[in-house]
Amino acid sequence: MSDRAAIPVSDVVSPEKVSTKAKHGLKHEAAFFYKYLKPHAKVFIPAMLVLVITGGLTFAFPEFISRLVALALPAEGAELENARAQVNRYALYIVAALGLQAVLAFWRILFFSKAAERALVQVRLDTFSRILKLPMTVLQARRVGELGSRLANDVEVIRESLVSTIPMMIRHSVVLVGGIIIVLTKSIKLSGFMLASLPPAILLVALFGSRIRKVSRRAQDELAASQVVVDESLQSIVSVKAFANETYEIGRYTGFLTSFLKSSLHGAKLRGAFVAFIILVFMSVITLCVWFGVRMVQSGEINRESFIAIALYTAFLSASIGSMPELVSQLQKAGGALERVRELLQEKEENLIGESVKLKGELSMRGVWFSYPSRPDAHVLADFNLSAASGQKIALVGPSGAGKSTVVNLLYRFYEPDKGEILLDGKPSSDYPLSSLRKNFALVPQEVLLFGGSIEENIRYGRPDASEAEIIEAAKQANAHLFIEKLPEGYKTLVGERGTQLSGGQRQRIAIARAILANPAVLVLDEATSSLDAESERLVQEALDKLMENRTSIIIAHRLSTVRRADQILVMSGGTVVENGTHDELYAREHSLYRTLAKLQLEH
Ligand SMILES: Nc1ncnc2c1ncn2[C@@H]1O[C@H](COP(=O)(O)OP(=O)(O)OP(=O)(O)O)[C@@H](O)[C@H]1O
Repeated sequence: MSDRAAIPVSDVVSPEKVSTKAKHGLKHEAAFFYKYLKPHAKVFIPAMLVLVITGGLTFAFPEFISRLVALALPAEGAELENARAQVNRYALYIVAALGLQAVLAFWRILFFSKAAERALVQVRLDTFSRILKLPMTVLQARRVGELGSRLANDVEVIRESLVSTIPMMIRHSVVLVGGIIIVLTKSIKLSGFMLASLPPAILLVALFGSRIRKVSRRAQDELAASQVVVDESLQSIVSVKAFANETYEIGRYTGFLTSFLKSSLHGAKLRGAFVAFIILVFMSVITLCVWFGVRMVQSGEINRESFIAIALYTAFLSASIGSMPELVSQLQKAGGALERVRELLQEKEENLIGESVKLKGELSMRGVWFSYPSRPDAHVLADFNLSAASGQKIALVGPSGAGKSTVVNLLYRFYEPDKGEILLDGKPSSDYPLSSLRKNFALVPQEVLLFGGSIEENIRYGRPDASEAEIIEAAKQANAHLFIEKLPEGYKTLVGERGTQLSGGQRQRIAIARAILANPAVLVLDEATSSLDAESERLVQEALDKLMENRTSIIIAHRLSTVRRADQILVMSGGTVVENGTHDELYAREHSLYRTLAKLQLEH
């Protein structure tokens, strides 16, 4: 078992099998936004008000321009004088309205962003903490890249809709509703003619929209799947290169991208048809309205000023209508993203709350049967038994796939057994709160992956409230102090992906220091299969000996030296214990599997 074994990226089942589909629909989406925006009502409500006002102010333009333009028509004498004064007045009105609109637009954007960005930070936080708290079964069923994509892509799409699409939509809706009312007051006949052409078009918009929503969701899913290939190959870049499998990985990526492209282009075709339809229908409506209006002016049914106003309003209204489809399709895209995020947020998380307990480290597993949820008919453990008194060293040995790591997975309660009992200090392990149970365990994995950060932070991971002196003490006991001190920046040296690269033995000693700091009742040690050089091996072994003192240790053992010193050796095969005893006892048995395994090791 390694660090990675906690969240394997391969070997998965389809997410549909475990996902609790979030109910979708406007009501649920509104409830989601309400929940996250409510704490920011103080900025969000003013932002909405300002938005409606700026929407309304848009009308100042067609209103005053139409009056201004009408003043260009021939006039004489006092009428001309009056017209001159009015020209200045209307021009000033327009400038004032535009000025006000500019100021308000600034505040609107600021307020909206404040509310939306803050709400979205909360959504990101909730999503991330939900992902971390998901039970292992769910985490395994979903690929890591897919979960990451929810956080990266889906939340971003929601953000975009909240800070830009929704405000634009509200603004255009205000323009539409207000514009229609004003136009109706100017001439029922002319505007009625125009409005009669709108509702059928709107119906088609809705029909088109729901189809686009489906296709865009499929494209997003395929993009997330392709991201998994990128994540997996980068995580295992050494293997990819070592096997010269670059072309193979590129091929896999190409496969996913091709299907993404197909869906995406299918979506683009639909969107294109959608936009083409909008252009054709609405442009024709405008032309028809102008034609109809001019004829009305010619027959004296309305005056020129009203006609100019209606024409300008019509231009504004059609601009709003024209931008609606794009906004609707963006919103639908956001709807898909929102659905996926909500689906994740509804997933049941592990209950980590509970009082902390300090265990003595007595372990017992009785008649345990287990199969992984992804392969329910393959028994990985079959009538497995283990019994360790507090402070004992138990070595698990056996061929690969025998079920050694699975035993550890069950002790940690990453999974629940199908049958049988697991007792800790004589009580069923399910009686303990998960987090306090796990705090009583510390894991030194085979392949230690350090977190990006300093060495000090990496050791502190064992116990976040440890003091600097305690960290140094733990490092000393883990035989790590000397090499850390020699590094140019000592404990502050950055490690992990972007930091200094440490050797396998050094990383192991850091993991040991981490475990020493955690001071657990039970130590789980997955010995490295790759051998270290003699000096490094000695340092690691010494550190481990100190760590194992006075605590129960479960060791997935590969080295004979460790096995020899174990109080009990459980030889596993096919998910059960086939031999049990000390080294001497088992080695003495002529045909024991242990003897064969031990001999094999000695020969190397
Ligand atoms: N998450 C999983 N889902 C389904 N099957 C799994 C999972 N993890 C392990 N298995 C299967 O369970 C069996 C036991 O695996 P386990 O990792 O416990 O063996 P192991 O003895 O630790 O092997 P190794 O020494 O190679 O690490 C194997 O057949 C493996 O394929």
